Amino acid sequence: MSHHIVDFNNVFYAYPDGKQAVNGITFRIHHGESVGIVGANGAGKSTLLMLLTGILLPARGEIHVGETLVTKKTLSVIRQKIGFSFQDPDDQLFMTTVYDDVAFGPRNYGIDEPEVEKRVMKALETVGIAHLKDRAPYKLSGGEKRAAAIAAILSMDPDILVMDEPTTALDPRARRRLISLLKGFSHTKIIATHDLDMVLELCERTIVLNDGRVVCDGTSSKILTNEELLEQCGLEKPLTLQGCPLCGSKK
Ligand SMILES: Nc1ncnc2c1ncn2[C@@H]1O[C@H](COP(=O)(O)OP(=O)(O)OP(=O)(O)O)[C@@H](O)[C@H]1O
Repeated sequence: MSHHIVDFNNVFYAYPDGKQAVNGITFRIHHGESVGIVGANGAGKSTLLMLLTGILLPARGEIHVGETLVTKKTLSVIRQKIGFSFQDPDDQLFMTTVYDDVAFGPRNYGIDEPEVEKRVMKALETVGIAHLKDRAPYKLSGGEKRAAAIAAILSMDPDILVMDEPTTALDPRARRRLISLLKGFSHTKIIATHDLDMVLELCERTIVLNDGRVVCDGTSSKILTNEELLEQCGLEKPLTLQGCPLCGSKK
């Protein structure tokens, strides 16, 4: 396995209407790292994740996942290496039962049914929703849908977990459960989010985007306490680092 598991080299992307969403992005993510991608609305986070997973292809520059260059021809290889969880789990769950959604990926890769069943049950147990296997995904709560979407990724046994806003629409308990779950995974994790408290807790490294460019890339605890930088990028310090309005204490 490559030591540099994800490599963006001077990547540019413009949408068909001409909007330049990614403007020369370069970074390397190493095996086992947990990286938060942050930035204000429209900074380019989702576009970057779609480029990484081959949903979009760069106009210029190169993206490697392990040794593999991301191109139209290598998409099936890339998708075996990367598990991508969309911002809205409804975009990912489309079968009639949770079981079938989690089985979809492995079945699609021609894995035999006994092995599919093993993988599905292991993935459902990992995220704590084995009891929901026969339920229709659209009848699940937001937190349960998020868990099912993550199980659907885990059943593919990916090297890298890529997540777009995983804590959106989760109540505090479901958010806490998800963070604990993700903390327990040894996968390389790349998470685009506005939840800077989660980044502080889960990701040792943060990449800050602004206007399709990397403005800062470094240790989360340093970046997320740099008020000047955060303000320049339309962000605020994580809530856990802001003073308590009742007692006035600061961490
Ligand atoms: N399909 C599209 N066509 C044209 N422009 C787009 C399209 N999708 C996104 N954009 C634009 O590209 C830029 C980057 O968008 P992107 O969704 O990557 O930002 P983001 O950082 O994920 O934002 P958010 O935090 O709001 O989800 C924005 O200016 C956005 O308006």
